[in-house]
Amino acid sequence: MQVSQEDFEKAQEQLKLLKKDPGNETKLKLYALFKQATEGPCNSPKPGMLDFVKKAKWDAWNSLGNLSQDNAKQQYTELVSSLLSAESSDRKKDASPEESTHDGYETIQVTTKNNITKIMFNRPDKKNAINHKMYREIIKALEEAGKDDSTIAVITGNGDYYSSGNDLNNFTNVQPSEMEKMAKDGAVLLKEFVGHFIDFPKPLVAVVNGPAIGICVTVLGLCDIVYASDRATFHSPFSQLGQSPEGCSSYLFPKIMGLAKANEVLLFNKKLTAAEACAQGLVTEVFPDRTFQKEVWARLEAYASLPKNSLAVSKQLLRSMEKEKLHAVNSKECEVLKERWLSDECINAIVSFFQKKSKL
Ligand SMILES: CCCCC/C=C/CC(=O)SCCNC(=O)CCNC(=O)[C@H](O)C(C)(C)COP(=O)(O)OP(=O)(O)OC[C@H]1O[C@@H](n2cnc3c(N)ncnc32)[C@H](O)[C@@H]1OP(=O)(O)O
Repeated sequence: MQVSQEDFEKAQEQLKLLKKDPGNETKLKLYALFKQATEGPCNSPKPGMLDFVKKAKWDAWNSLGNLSQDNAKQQYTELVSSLLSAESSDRKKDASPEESTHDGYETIQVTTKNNITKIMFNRPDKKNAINHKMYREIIKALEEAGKDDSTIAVITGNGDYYSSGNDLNNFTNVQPSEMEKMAKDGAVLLKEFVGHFIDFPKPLVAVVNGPAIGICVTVLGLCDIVYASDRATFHSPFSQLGQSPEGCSSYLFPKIMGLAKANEVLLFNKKLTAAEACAQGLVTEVFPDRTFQKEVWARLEAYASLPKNSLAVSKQLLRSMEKEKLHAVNSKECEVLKERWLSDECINAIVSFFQKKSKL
């Protein structure tokens, strides 16, 4: 399709809008096409060897030979249009924020992009079991995410599991004389960990990508939204492990699910499917695994573009009604657990896990 004189003139005006220098080669090409379009083939005498600029321009024009003026106009117009669209897509790329990775973590990966700080459990070969280092890193990441510029924070898992809960190695290699100290230190760490979920100052979303066990199920009650893949399951096998509920679940699960349903989950180890957990109010929405990541992240990016301060004050208002109670529940649960960890029931359950007798 031939370009009109009007299009050709418009292209000359548009060329002036280019922000970036397109480079000498392109400038020579534009010059040559413009001369060919407006004057026809190059008939002027060749400049001297030492007149570099004039000679380069002459060479470029002359190289077009007998290209018709209409074709030259067309190529000129197309070249200008391609330069403008390349510049505009570069500008869009620059405008879309890059993901920034937070340094200093080993067991989790923390990144920020599009106003969302993502805290990802990152021990996929251990089903994202939470060891002592990981508890501390999650605490640090929550502290940082609470203060950074992000609008919301997200917790998720890398690999096929969301998390298999407490790393049972946390209870191994302890000399009998050190057992009490291990239990006391464990209770202090757990209380601090859960406390950071209670106090988190902005919306906290759990993106449950696969099965979830133990502590990472119970703290879901402290998250503001829980999105789950239909592959996810929710299991808190406390009595099976000789332990007792934590993460404020002894208070929040009955509130969320009703006592009858919470009892099955917390006393009798009932494993919930994602659909059941959603029906019982623990999960906000379930997505097909095939489209889970795409659908959830699109949704979260839209949420994260809402006014940040409004979201934070609203979250804090909702939480403030229960905060004191939640901290009291957390303290009580940790006290009870401290005793449980010293019980034969608990020790035997852990020993049998490592003897591969009691895979859940
Ligand atoms: C500070 C202390 C605070 C304490 C707070 C208390 C919290 C309570 C809880 O969280 S209770 C829940 C504890 N979790 C469990 O009991 C789960 C135990 N794990 C399993 O039952 C299974 O591993 C499984 C069902 C998660 C997965 O089974 P699968 O057969 O698919 O895979 P493997 O068993 O071969 O697992 C792969 C490797 O990962 C190791 N691993 C998985 N989970 C844990 C875990 N929770 N603790 C320690 N190690 C775990 C497993 O041992 C394999 O390791 P290997 O490859 O080295 O053999």
